[in-house]
Amino acid sequence: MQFDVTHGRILREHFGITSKEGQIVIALAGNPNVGKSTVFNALTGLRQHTGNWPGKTVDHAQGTFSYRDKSFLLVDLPGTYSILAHTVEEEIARDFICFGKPDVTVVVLDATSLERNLNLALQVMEITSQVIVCVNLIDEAQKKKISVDFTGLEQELGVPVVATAARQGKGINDLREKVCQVVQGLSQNRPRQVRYSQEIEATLENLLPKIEGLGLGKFLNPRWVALRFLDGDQKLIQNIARHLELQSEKSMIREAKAAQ
Ligand SMILES: Nc1nc2c(ncn2[C@@H]2O[C@H](COP(=O)(O)OP(=O)(O)OP(=O)(O)O)[C@@H](O)[C@H]2O)c(=O)[nH]1
Ligand SMILES: [Mg+2]
Repeated sequence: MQFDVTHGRILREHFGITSKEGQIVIALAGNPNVGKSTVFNALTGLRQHTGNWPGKTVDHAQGTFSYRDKSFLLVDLPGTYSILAHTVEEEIARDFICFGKPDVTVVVLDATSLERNLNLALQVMEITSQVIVCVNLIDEAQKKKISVDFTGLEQELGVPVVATAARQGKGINDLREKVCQVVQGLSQNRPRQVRYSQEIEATLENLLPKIEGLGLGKFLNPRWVALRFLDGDQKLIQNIARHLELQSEKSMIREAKAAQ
C-alpha cells in the first residue's frame, strides 16, 4: 500500500499504531494459543511496543523488522476463533483487517487442529486476497504423528502456506520470503471463497449489484459486505460509515493537491 497521510492517520487514531513512510504493514491473526506472539517475537526480536488497543482493555503489540532492504511493521491481533465481531477481540481483529488495510494478513494456524483453525483463515480470505497461511506447531504435529499435505493445502486454499515451528525459529525465513512475494505481487493469490446454500447465494446475487453501486468495492470486498448485510451486522455498517467519511476526506486531499 502506498503511504498517505490518511492511512497513517487511520492507523494512529483508530488503532494506536505509528507507522513510518514506506513501511509495509503485516497483521498477524489466529485462534488463541496457536503461537501468534511466538511468531511475532521470532520475526521482530525485541523491536516491539506493547499497550492496549485505543479505548479497549485488550493487549496490543506492534513491532518492526527489516528484510531485503524493506521495513515491516507487524501488528499482533487478539486471538479469535472468528472475526464475525461477536466479542471485542473479534471486532478489533476484523476492523484492523478491513480498515487498517494491512498489506498482508498472516493467519497462524495450529497444525494439530487444522480443521477448527481453518475456519478463521477462510473468513479472512473472504475479506482480502492478501493472505498467507502460517501452519505453526509442526513439531507438535510430528510428535502426534499428524502429517500435513502443505502442497495440497496451498492448492485448495489458493494462498501461500508456510510451515513453522516458531519456538525453534523454524520456517520463519520462509515466512519472510512469502511476505515479500505477496507484497511485490509475485504470488498469484486466488483465495478460495466459501459457497453458501442456494438460497443465500441467490440473495447475494441480488444484493451484490446494490452494494457495488455504493462504491465500497474500492476498499472492501462487496461479497463479504453483502454477507454481513445479510447477517444484519449493525456495527460493521456504522464502522463502514465512519471509515467512508475518512475515505472521502482522502479524495478531497488528493483533489486539493491536484489543483495546486
Ligand atoms: N512446541 C511448540 N510450541 C510453540 C510453538 N509456537 C508457540 N509455542 C508455544 O505455544 C504457547 C502459546 O504461544 P503464544 O505465542 O503465546 O500463542 P498466542 O497465539 O500468542 O496466544 P494468545 O495471544 O493467548 O492467543 C507458548 O507456550 C509457546 O511457547 C511451536 O512452534 N512449537
Ligand atoms: Mg499472543
